[in-house]
Amino acid sequence: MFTTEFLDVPALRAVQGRVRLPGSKSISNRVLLLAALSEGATRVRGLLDSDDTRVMLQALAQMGCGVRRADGRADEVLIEGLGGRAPASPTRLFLGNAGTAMRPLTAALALLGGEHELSGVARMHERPIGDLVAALRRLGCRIEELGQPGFPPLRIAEAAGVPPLALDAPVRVRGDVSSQFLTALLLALPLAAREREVTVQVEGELISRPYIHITLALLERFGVAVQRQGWERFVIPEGSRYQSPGEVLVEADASSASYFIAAGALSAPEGGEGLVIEGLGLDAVQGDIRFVEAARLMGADVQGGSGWLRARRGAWPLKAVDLDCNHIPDAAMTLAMMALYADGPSTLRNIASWRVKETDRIAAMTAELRKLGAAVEEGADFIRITPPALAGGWRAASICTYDDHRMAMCASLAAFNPAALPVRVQDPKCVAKTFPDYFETLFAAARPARAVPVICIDGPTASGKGTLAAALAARLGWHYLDSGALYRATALAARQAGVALDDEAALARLAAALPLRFEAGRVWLDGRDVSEALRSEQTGMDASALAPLPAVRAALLNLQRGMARLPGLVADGRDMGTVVFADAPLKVFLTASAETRAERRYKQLAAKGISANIARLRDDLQARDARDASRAAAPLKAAQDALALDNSCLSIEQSVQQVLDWWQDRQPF
Ligand SMILES: Nc1ncnc2c1ncn2[C@@H]1O[C@H](COP(=O)(O)OP(=O)(O)O)[C@@H](O)[C@H]1O
Ligand SMILES: Nc1ccn([C@@H]2O[C@H](COP(=O)(O)OP(=O)(O)O)[C@@H](O)[C@H]2O)c(=O)n1
Repeated sequence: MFTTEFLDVPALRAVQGRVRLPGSKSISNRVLLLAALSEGATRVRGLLDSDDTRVMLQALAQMGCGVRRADGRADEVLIEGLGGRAPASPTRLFLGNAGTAMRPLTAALALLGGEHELSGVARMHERPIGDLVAALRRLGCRIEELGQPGFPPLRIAEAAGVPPLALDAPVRVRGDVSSQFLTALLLALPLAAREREVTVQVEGELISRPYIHITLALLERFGVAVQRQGWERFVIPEGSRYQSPGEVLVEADASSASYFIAAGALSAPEGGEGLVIEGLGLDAVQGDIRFVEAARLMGADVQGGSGWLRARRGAWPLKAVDLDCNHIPDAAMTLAMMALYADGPSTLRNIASWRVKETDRIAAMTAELRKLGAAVEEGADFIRITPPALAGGWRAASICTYDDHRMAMCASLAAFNPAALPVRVQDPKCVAKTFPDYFETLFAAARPARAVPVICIDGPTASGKGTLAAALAARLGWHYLDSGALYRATALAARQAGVALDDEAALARLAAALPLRFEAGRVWLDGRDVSEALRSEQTGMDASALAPLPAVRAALLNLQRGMARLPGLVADGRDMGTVVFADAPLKVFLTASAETRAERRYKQLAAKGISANIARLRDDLQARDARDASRAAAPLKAAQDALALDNSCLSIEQSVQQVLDWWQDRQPF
């Protein structure tokens, strides 16, 4: 996951290959709660591992359910259900921004009894729950609103057990604000239907019906067959009891799939085969699978079977649409992004529920699409988007994401713009809600429209290149190449294999097939952790001795260039800017006085408990500088277009900030 302040998504041209998506959020949290209310243990596979499921699991554990993660697997958990037992009480449950946890847990705990406090993040306390609270109160449950009336936080105050419930008349609930109220009641009321039939009556036009469809399908998996009469009445038969089905496989998330279907449709046709999405097919139970129909209306070419979909470009430009999106409220946001590539204005209607989601999504989408160059009109329950006029109408934008995972994922689709402009996504970690590795998944399948951006940091030994480059990579969310490590690893491999440091052909063969792996800040050579051995002074001298050999340098060239992957690379060494990434958009030549560098190296060694002589260190590094600078092949020197940075009197943070400022100066936003 990208935890950086912002993520610059370079302009993208195409997506290809295969992607596997995380489990559906709606199914994951429903299944977890059902498993918790059931008799017996349930193994849940394909579970979404995200903020929303984590708060649900935490709450279930606090309630006294058995919650056990499968060893080393974030997508599998074993739940031991309460099966008629009372929950632990009192509890204080923190539910983040997860509506799919807050609503059903409120209803379930009100019917299970006990004392419980349910709260969330500030935004959760602005998301309505009054209609559900009213329905539960009419039943006889004791619930208090601790903040604003109609909103969490809530307190369920039933220390003496559940009061008698008024079940003779149908349980009434509004269906026109959020279908999650009805889902919450449908999940909870079977707890009260052991000895009598329970009827739920919906008031107002029920929105987001597909989510109710999921709820009913899952209730059936757990042994409760609700009779549906139209979309107004739902009857839970007498004698209903939750029974674990033993194992449940969660479908991949259909709303998450929408971004990849859209990316396939926006993709330059060169890929041919398009993008294959695994774990979800045209037969999915999730309502958002109907996004496929909407995408096809806009011209996308989407094929599929059971458990797979394939998306690629069909009509181009896409066709403008005027659509009622009530049946796909979440995935409809993706249509708003596709509308930027259409042949005229598109209108998405019946989307009032956008206003009460993670943020006011109509307002947010309007503001952000305007930044990209679109003309946007918003109404209480619609949005109309007129795309930017031709490529020249697009603007490079820094997109705000409002702590809304869907705003962040949508923003990335602007990167397919015909002007090949990058897109800045603020606070990319908000995707954690449903798809923590969204950007990684996108980048693995995407082809950039232009060369992947590279920042080069070259300079003499101990000038702080590695420190600076690694810090820059962390701040930008980019990959990091320590090119010196490749020369050092070749030297180490040569010593181990008994190859002389002047045997150019043998060294080149070694370098071309280095069994090297970088992982979590450690370096592995042929399965052995060589991180320490690599950094020794001896290895540095050996590396400097074999580095002048042209065949060795040539053998390492492709390996280094292959490290330039989306979303960007920071590379440090001697010839990053002059040879390896000669077209890089930012090159820095980092220096510090020989005294400063010797002192830094001395401290570095002392920290590792290695004693050294500072004067010797200075002589050694000057000798190494001289050899690196005087060799014929790719000598140590500043590229013509490099910016010089002498950090003798700068702190690490000051150096990092200077280079970030230089990088920002080159950005269009
Ligand atoms: N700007 C700086 N100010 C002070 N110390 C620094 C600075 N940059 C790096 N250092 C320290 O100098 C030492 C050598 O840095 P390193 O990144 O290993 O250099 P290089 O990769 O150029 O050989 C490290 O201990 C590092 O913490
Ligand atoms: N791009 C590079 C990187 C390192 N090297 C060689 O590899 C040696 C070790 O590089 P390094 O970057 O790990 O060295 P330090 O600057 O950390 O001491 C250098 O002295 C160079 O001779 C190179 O020739 N080209």
